[in-house]
Amino acid sequence: MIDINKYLENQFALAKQRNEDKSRNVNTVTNKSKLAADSISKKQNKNLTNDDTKLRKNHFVESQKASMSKDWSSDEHLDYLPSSEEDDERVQSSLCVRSKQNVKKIIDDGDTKVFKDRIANWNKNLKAVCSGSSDEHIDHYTADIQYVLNGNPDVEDNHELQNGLYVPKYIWKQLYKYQRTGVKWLWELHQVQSGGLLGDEMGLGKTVQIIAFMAGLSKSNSGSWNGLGPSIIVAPATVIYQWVSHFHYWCPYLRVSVLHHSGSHNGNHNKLVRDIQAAHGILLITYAGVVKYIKDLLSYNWQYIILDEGHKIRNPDTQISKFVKKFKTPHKLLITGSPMQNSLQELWSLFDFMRPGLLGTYTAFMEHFAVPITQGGYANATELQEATALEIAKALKNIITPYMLRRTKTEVQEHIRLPEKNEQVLFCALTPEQRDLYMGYLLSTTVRSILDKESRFGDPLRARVLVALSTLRKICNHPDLYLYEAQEECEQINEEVFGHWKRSGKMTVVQSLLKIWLKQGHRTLIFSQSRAMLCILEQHLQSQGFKYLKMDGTVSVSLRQNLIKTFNESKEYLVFLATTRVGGLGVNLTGADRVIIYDPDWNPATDNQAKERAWRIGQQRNVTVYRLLSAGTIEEKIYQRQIFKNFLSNKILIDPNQKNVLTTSTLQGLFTLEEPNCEGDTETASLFKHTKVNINKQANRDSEKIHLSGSVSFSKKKLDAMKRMAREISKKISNDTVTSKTDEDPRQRYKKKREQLLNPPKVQEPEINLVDDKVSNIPFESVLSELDIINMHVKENYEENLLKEVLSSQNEEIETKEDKNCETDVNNVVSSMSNDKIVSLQEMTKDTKLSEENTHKRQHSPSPEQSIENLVAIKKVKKTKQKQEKNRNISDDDYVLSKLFAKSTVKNALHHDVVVGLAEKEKRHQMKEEASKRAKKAVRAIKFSSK
Ligand SMILES: Nc1ncnc2c1ncn2[C@@H]1O[C@H](COP(=O)(O)OP(=O)(O)OP(=O)(O)O)[C@@H](O)[C@H]1O
Repeated sequence: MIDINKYLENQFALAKQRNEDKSRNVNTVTNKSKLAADSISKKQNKNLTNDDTKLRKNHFVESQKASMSKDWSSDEHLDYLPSSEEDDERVQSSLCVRSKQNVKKIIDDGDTKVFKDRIANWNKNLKAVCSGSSDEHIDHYTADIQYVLNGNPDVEDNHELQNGLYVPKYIWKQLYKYQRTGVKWLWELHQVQSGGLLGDEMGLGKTVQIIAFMAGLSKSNSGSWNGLGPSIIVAPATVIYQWVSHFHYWCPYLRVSVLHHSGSHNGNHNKLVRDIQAAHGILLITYAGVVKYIKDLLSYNWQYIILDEGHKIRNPDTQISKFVKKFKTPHKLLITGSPMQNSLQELWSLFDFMRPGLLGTYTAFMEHFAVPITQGGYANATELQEATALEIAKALKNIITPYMLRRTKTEVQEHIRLPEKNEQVLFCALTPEQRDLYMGYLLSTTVRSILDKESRFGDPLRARVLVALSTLRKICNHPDLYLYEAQEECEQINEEVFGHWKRSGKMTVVQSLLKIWLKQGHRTLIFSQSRAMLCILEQHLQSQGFKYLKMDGTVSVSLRQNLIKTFNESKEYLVFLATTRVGGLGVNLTGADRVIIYDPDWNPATDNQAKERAWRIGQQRNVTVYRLLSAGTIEEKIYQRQIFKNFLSNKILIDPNQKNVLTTSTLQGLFTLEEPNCEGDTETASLFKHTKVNINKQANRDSEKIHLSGSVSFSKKKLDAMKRMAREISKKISNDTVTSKTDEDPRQRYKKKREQLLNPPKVQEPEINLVDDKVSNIPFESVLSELDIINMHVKENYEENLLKEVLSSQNEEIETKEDKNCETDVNNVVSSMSNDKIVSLQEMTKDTKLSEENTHKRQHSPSPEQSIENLVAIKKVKKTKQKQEKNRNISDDDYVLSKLFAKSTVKNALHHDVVVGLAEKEKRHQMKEEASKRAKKAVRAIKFSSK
């Protein structure tokens, strides 16, 4: 065991030295942050009643009434998300500088003349190609015209499915095999008069399957509508015109009109609805539109009602959920790539729309399904709870399976052949200013009033928590988002300093990434939750001369589709900036092959949706996704919460056997700033250590050393108490290690140990009470550093013990194999490299180490540009250019990461897919596929041999 006394003394000496250095230049910032915190606290306390009223008005509080499992982390409430409604075309924020974006509109068939002209034009073009005229005159290409041009004369032919669905051959032939299965499934549901949920993963062509099916119906003449009847498709505003252009391409003869103020109809919505009814056409409408026109819509009969991104009705208590359930037709389809996002009640709400009664009443479902399954998912669940959850999850999966079709990209990879995707979570260091502001706010009266049980403010705690969390998130994004709020209205913004990238840890990372990617020829999507943050990023892109396009709630709905088209087609644009809610849903942005998710959403599906914009059918290049998190902050907690929610949805939708991963988190835990442990790992990185990206360890270690030296000095009394505690904990852990060598199930041992080590017995923890004035007088940093040192010792043994026990002494062979697979998966970044690449990496490590030393010598004038440009490793990376695309991508990504680690802007990186357990699943799936292929081959071989 390490000599603890010696260790602590070293730490204290280092801490003291750094504190002295720091105190010279930090005081001004600290005062500033204190002032800001005070000012914001005052404002927030004053506005709290108003905020609360606002919060009560919106559906977050509405949902609270009915939601047993809905928690404070619902994604629908934060005022930090100004663009959460994609229909919202608000006035630009005063912070925004908008560059001109010249884009054209897509025209729908709302205006009868426009529709007739389009049809006439299409007929003319089709005739021209069918008669073999030159294609010079073709001004609009549709799927049928393309089909003829590809040498197929049978454009009028149909593919007949059993019981009379006639899908035009030119569509059928272009569908992937799994898409044909999808069309057949839709037809089966149609025949039994049932609704269904098409839940294929994002980007697998759900839209195309629906259009193919509707085209089929329109060619058939069965049923009460004699083929296709008038139908409604409800979609988020951003994708409304994507539907129009898809319909016009695949099924040009159908009349497709948009009921929205951006549509081409002449303003009389009743006439538009009547026209669509008469033409047996498609009415496209937004969710907000349904609420607005519900009375008129319900006064007609519709054959189909289809909800695109149907998870919008996941909260059964919202007005929109109630309204869409009023349509009388049995043909209700729901399309979504994220069927379950936060909790099981959402699944109930979706089924209540398209298959009412299947999952019983809401109360019965919550009691008998949702609660036991959720309980079994927590790390502190008993064995019985776990087993019960498993059985109930299996039963639920069986009930919903016939009405839900979901294929993942892995499952259909052999058909679509998507390029590789590498997805990582980067833990970015806060800048000193952000750190100060963060801590200042943690000590503010707003946070105190939350943590103080006897606060005079009393209820509503939820509103208070939301406001505080949203403020912390602003600080993580950029100090100015927070400081701006603290300013008095008359104060002028200093535009030169405002939003400067060097003042935000995550923006520093973005700056480095963009510079490198520009050189490597990549194009990037950047998503942020907040429009204000998007403006800061926009200002930054302008100042750096990057060409970009931007899409948020302020961009007119009718322009969005062409904005997307422009980005996909014009390589001159390096960056596409979008709010996660507006640009992250349903659209195709395959022009980019790099994605940055700047800030995490409480809801994992929102972030997943966003990243899938680039990695989908049509993507030709390998895709890299970086999710940025500010290390140790609320953003890490949000990410952990995402993982739990992912786990929950996978348990139902994919694999009921999925293991549980997280403990529940406390309120106090949200309002802390975690320091990295002795290995430089943030909380999440140490929880999911096996998923760490293993690159440039040396550079990483160096940055840890620097970071650890940031601890501070303690009083003699505290020091003694800490030594005592550390000794006791170490003793306890070694005792546990001895006693654990029994016949007990290793998984149980793992669980117990994890619990014990992550949550050491309460009595041994120093009491950290943010509300207690006495404690608050100690610099906040000191308080956290004490905890940190204890954690360091705890986690050191923790990792060792876990690795020893779980990886080497596992009796169950399968488990061991799975763990190994997982390890291999994670480490393949390094191990799959060819020899010269390893050399190149080693050199990179050397170089980055050197560069880091230089940087520290230069101290206050670090020049990231220089440290990147002077590296030999760039040449090495270029050398590997002729190698396979896959290897090049890995090499590119490694190179990028090594730069970020070298500059200490990134503390850790995790493989996201491995964290959520998907990579492991993918591997198993591939193994299964391979095994069944071999089995088939074996059977064929036997048959052949007997002939
Ligand atoms: N069979 C096909 N042939 C050619 N292109 C296709 C085919 N199927 C899908 N695509 C293209 O793939 C892209 C993704 O399709 P689509 O938008 O329908 O996916 P989605 O599953 O609805 O995605 P999301 O869930 O993100 O909305 C589109 O550009 C679409 O044109």
